Amino acid sequence: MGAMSARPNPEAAAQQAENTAPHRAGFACFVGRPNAGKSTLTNALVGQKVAITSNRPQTTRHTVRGIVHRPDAQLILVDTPGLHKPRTLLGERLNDVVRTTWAEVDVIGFCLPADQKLGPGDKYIVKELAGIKKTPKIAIITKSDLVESKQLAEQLLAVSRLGEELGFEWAEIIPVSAVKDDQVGLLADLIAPLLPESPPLYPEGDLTDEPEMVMVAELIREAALEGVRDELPHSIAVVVEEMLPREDRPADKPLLDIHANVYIERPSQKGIIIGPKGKRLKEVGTKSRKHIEALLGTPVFLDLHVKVAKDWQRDPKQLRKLGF
Ligand SMILES: Nc1nc2c(ncn2[C@@H]2O[C@H](COP(=O)(O)OP(=O)(O)OP(=O)(O)O)[C@@H](O)[C@H]2O)c(=O)[nH]1
Repeated sequence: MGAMSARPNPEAAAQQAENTAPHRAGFACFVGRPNAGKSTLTNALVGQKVAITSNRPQTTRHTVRGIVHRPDAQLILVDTPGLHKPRTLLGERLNDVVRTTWAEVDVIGFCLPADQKLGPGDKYIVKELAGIKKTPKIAIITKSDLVESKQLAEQLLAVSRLGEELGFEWAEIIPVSAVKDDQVGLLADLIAPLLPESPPLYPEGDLTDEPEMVMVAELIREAALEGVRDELPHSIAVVVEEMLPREDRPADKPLLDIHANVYIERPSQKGIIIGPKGKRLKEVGTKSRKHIEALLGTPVFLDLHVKVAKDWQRDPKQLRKLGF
């Protein structure tokens, strides 16, 4: 002790602490109402675009993981879809996925946007969280850049009270701005000690273990939904049938052939997706191809087909086929 406090060099002390502290590794997930900023926060923590973000709710349907590698800890982020009142079989399945994820992680981060009143949707989620007793829960006030400090303070108080009302205490309460990169590093600092002692679970360099085909499908789905969400909010599913390098290409000019089907529920929706003279579908193809090329780092030929999967949201067999 005496030797430590006499040490004049704080850097060396930090070094020593780093050497003696056990390495930790584990899983965390962010939950919260749609549009709360979960995907953006995941991306900010990981430092690269891995989850799909958009300015509209419920684009994250699949569980996408980002991995934060630090000297002292490895944090694996599981990005879940938003929990919502189920109206269809698909909705119920999604909620099951969410709850299963919650029960399996080491830390849960509840995301509440600073600029939105704490509402019934948030209470519904936190009530569910209160039932998961063993897992530490952090309240994260997102988008702190959008409000003045007074409003931020009120939000911090409101979420703290909600915990009290429901009979549990948040392990931490912290405001962040993923967009302004404010307190994002601190959030990782707070999560790390809550993880179990463990060597790294993934090799360094892995940013995500989401299968590429699922991520590609998500990128296409995101592009296909753009501008038509009000007409087709939950009626689009995308399945990548095949991803193959084109044969007979020179080594320095590779091309990846991707065949994907865009499923809609009713024949009448075909026109909305395809657009006049196929213009819209072409735009969807161009846009998603650019994102896919950025993701995979290789030129892509994208072949898109629109197919009708009648009432797939309500048919368990169709749901399984589409991977739910
Ligand atoms: N100003 C500001 N905007 C943010 C911040 N974080 C997210 N946003 C915006 O909020 C919107 C929703 O963010 P997402 O990360 O897609 O939210 P989400 O919770 O993952 O949404 P779902 O996938 O629908 O559940 C996007 O338009 C983001 O750009 C932030 O820190 N500041």
